[in-house]
Amino acid sequence: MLLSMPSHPADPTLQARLLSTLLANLEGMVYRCRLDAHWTMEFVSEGCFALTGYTEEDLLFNSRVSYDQITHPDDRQHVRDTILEAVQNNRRFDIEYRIVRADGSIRHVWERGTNISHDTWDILEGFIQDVTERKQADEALREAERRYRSIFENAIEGIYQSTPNDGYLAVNPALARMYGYDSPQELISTLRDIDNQVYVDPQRRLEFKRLMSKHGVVTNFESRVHRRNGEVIWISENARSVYNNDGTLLFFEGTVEAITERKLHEAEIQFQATHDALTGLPNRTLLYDRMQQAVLHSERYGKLTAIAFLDLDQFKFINDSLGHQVGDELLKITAQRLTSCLRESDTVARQGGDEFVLLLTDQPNEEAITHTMQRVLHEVSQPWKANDLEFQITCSIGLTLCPDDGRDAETLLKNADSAMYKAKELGRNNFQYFSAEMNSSVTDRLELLNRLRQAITNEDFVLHYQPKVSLASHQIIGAEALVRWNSAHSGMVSPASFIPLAEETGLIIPLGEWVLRTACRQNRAWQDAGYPPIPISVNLSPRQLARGDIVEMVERILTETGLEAQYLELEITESVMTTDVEKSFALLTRLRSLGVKISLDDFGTGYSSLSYLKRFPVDTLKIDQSFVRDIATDQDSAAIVKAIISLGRNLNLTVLAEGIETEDQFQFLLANGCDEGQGYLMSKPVPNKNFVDLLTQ
Ligand SMILES: Nc1nc2c(ncn2[C@@H]2O[C@H](COP(=O)(O)O[C@H]3[C@@H](O)[C@H](n4cnc5c(=O)[nH]c(N)nc54)O[C@@H]3COP(=O)(O)O)[C@@H](O)[C@H]2O)c(=O)[nH]1
Repeated sequence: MLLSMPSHPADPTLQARLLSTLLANLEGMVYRCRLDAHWTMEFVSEGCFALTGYTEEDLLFNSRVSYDQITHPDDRQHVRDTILEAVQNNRRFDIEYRIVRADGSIRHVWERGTNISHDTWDILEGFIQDVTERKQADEALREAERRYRSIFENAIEGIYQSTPNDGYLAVNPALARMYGYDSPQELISTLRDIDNQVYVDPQRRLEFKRLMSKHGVVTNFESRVHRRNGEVIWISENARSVYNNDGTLLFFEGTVEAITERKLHEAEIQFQATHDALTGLPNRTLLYDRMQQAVLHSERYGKLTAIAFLDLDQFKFINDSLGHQVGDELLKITAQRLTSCLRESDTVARQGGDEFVLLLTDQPNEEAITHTMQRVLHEVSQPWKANDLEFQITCSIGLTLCPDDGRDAETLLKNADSAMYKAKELGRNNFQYFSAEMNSSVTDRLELLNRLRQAITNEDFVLHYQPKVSLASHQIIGAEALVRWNSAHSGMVSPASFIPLAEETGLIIPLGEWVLRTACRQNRAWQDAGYPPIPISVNLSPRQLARGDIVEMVERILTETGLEAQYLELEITESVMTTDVEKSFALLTRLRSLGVKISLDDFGTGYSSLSYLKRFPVDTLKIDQSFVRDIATDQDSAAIVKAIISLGRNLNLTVLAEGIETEDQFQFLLANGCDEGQGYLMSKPVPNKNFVDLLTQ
């Protein structure tokens, strides 16, 4: 700038003016002082006042104050030592220290000077500048650095700088700990290949780098990484790319949060949302999902998928009579058995209650499915133990095939459900493939259920009575009450077509009570009319027995109708006895103590243990009609009938054969010592008015 001035720079006037301008405008003070105890000032520039708060006159020759006094007392010695040392070594000095201004405020100054030889004194010349702002800025910067370092060192989250190829540039202790290293240095020196050493799935690292190069940033990027000891943990990263001025990538920097616990928790919640709590099997939600995938797979690759809808036979009875704990145990065992029958790639799901669904994918043909279903039936029907007792349960299965029977989960399940009902109708413990006609039978069933409900409300039922006779004397010694539905829609409906439905739906409870009351009332009416007193038999369904209040109900009805207990016989099926022996024993004992008789119906078809039978409070064994039907033609049936008669004798029980239709059967039974009989040969079940005719004969 000086060179561009128009006047010659050597001009002394110009030089003096320039110097004066310079001195006046300098931010700081130019000085000349003696090297004495006061730093006696011989010259100070105009900046003196701005720097110290003292005027030039105040300071020159220590007239009001010396520069030594202005120097902060704590820094005086240091200033002196530094300057003297520089002077001795003939060097320039350069020093920072504090001064106390006229107003008492403390400022940081920077001084640079040099020793000028003089005849009388050593003279110093130099420049002093207020650097308080810069010092404060430096201090603030240092403080910020300290703070950031502390955050970096003490953060709970991992913090890192890394490059796409060279590993980590810097990591904090938290990241080292997270990854299982003793120190950041150890981590940095060990993990030189992040792609392969850190990420469990290398694709995830590629995705990280792809996002970084596309967006320059990733947020909540979740991955699984290896710890030093091989353990795998989940992390979530937030990171950004850092570039230099010409846009070259310098490094990535980011934070890492360990989220394994959260992931496990999420997985747990996800599991609970998609699995059944009792059995641990996939629930309906997951099943639908898998079914949808299976349908797509079937359609795309032309593969056969089978859906099996499985319902446990008589589960409700077991649950009601043995208690929910045993019921739950049975469901768990069933879940395990079903799983053991299928491949890993198949699905066993619990649909709810005692219903399970099996999803079999990639089936080669129907034969393979049939084979699997046979195994399922076999496995489910294996005996199991609860409360030290052995039980057995079977199941009914409906099957649909995709794509033949449906191309969506709902249709396939609905059709499998229809097929399952068909399996139930066909006597349970079997499986049925869906056919189009089955849907109409489901609709029929629903319609029947509605009408049955209505009939129970309206009491649209009548009882027919079938005589029981003494085989030796041909005398009527009792009667069995059998219900008929007098339907306006279909005429007289056989119980075979509505009792199973009533049992399944619980309608048997009100219906059974009506039958018991009507039968007792009728028997009392016969006695009141002067007919010889006989016991009347009433069938009790397992569902009624499981209710728990059956004894009270029988007692109440006997009181209501005025029938003496000895004229009521309750027929229970053999299966009741085998389900929960102790409970059945207690129940029958209480019923027996009322004075009513107990008869074991359909005897020979169940699995009664003979030792139980001996203890049981039973009066009569009713030989099932399936054996009686074949006694003349089938040696096995004849042998069974003989064995039952002999068993009854030995246990002091009355033996009655049901379903006697021919004279041959009658004679066989008589000859083999059977006490009583019942069957079309003597009479079909008949309405009351016909039955009294039989009584008078
Ligand atoms: N829980 C209740 N169950 C009941 C009640 N009423 C009937 N039932 C049960 O329904 C099933 C069918 O009964 P039904 O059509 O009345 O058949 C009974 C007889 O008619 C029939 N029987 C009698 N003798 C012969 C014969 O010589 N041949 C032949 N083919 N059938 C004959 O047997 C049925 C009686 O069976 P059972 O009860 O085992 O003695 C049936 O299971 C009834 O139990 C009811 O009120 N409650």
